[in-house]
Amino acid sequence: MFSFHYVPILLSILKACGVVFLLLLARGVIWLINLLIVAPMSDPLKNMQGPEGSALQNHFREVMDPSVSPDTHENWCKAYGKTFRFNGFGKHDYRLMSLDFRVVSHVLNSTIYEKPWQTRTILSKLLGRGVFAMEGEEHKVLRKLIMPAFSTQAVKAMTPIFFQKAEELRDRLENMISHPPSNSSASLPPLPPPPYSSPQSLAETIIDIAHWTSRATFDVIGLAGFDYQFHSLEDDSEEMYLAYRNMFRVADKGPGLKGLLKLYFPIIEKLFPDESSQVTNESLRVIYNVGKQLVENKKSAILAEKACAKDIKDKDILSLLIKSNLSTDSSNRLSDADLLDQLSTFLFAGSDSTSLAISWCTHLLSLHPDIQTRLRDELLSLSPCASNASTSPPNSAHAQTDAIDSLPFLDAVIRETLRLCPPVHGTIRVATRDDDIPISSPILLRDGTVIRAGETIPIRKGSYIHIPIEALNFSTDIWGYDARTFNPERWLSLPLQARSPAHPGIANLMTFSFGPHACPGWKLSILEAKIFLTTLISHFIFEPAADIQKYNAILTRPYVYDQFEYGTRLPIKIGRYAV
Ligand code: HEM
Repeated sequence: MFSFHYVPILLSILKACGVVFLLLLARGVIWLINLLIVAPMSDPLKNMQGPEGSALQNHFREVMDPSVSPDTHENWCKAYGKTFRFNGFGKHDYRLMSLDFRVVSHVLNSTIYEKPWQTRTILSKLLGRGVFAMEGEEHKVLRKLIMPAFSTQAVKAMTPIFFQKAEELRDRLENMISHPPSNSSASLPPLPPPPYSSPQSLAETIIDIAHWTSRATFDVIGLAGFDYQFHSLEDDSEEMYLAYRNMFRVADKGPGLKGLLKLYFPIIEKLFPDESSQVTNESLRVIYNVGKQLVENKKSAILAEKACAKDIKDKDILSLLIKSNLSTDSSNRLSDADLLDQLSTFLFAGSDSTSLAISWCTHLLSLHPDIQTRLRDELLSLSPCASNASTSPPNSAHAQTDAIDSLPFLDAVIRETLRLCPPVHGTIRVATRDDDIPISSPILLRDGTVIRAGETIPIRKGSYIHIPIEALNFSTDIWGYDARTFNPERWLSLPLQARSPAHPGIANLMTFSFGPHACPGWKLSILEAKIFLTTLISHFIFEPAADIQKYNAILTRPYVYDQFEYGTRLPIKIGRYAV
């Protein structure tokens, strides 16, 4: 029964709620005013030159979409100099971008700059809290732990696996040429014609090369990194591979507005789970279950070795991680959960980007038949067993690896591909405190002040800095007037500005970044790509089958022009090479 005695209590509660609401509202308004008006007014980046935009206009597409980003970067550099600002989520969100190596080196090498929490959260959701998502001391400890798995010697020891999987891929493609897949593309629209087609086509079978290299490199990292056979090249339904592909099919569509809101308010995901979170969760369940099994098996094997008082000799990534998992030194010990997160990270990092490098390379070679022929001539000058090294005795396989590794034109073709089609389009850092960044290329500020070479620009804590990997690879100052052209020849007499110390990038490229977060897998990728291309180019001819475009989601992947909804694909014509 309602009693009127409660009315004053209810009124007081309502009043208190009203006050709390008003206080929260006032706080929200003050926060917004600070974010949109006060903070930008005192941001040192305000005085830098850069493109204009309306209050809520961002420049993300101009900066990150590979169909427009090369022009954007070139035009902005011409208009504002090598270091400028652009709009993040609106006019209030000034971000710094630079093509000045002094700036880039300062940012990538200094501990003041970290990967933003947003990037780390997105990566952690897909891959767990692996080395990608770590900063500070824990990152340093883990890097030290894994680096022996990427030494020149360790990578060379992996080459029998590269040969084995390259030959399996070759046989699979051979099989498809002999028995072309009948109606695998029946549900797909016709392919838009490529910009170039051969007058006398020698290759007739159309296959999605990106699909097959992706399976092959997944198998490679399974064996080389974890001593585990996924068999995804032979088994179309391999569950771990499919789980990865499904997860990235969803992630490649980009976060969208809901994804961004979920990032800032994770509760939304719990209250309104959508298809993307269901696919991701299901994929993660499979990856973790298989990963757990893999770790348990390896751990038992290592414990058995230890019981026989043997030292753990294996230098594959998983053995090194398990060694640390079993360590008695608590500062070096990885928990079981951490170990699984690392495993997931390396499966992704180790397979997808290398697969893209190989796929982009076949694509570029298909568009440049003269370069393809020159490369094939160089490869065929090797002894015939170079492309059958997996069945050769170990010493001769190592000799073949050395022979392949020292082929100048092959090296040039791969580096040129990595320069023109960097799988990672750009990276981003946030300043964790106020700083002054030295520059080497002068800048004119909006108020007319000139900052000269050797002087610094101030940057405020919390500012974002975009490192445009692709733009640095396309810079005409470094690579000359034909920087956007596929010209492997340039690597045979590298311009001075592209050589160390003028160019600080690993392998004279920005593709693998540099500094404490640089890619540890670069040697592995380059050698793996060389062995795959040796095997493929000496057996097949590649011709273009469709108009292929780049799309940058987490990595820069190939898509058929205007057919983005059908997912990443690189259909290519393939035929047997007849001597
Ligand atoms: C063509 C092949 C590859 C490319 C282009 C590439 C590119 C990159 C880039 C640009 C970064 C730095 C990202 C950033 O700072 O935001 C990176 C980091 C990383 N890469 Fe690679 N990568 C390749 C292959 C590999 C391979 C084969 C592995 C391992 C087997 C690997 C493992 C990693 C890891 C673990 C990191 C994080 C390092 C850290 O944060 O300390 N990558 N990679």
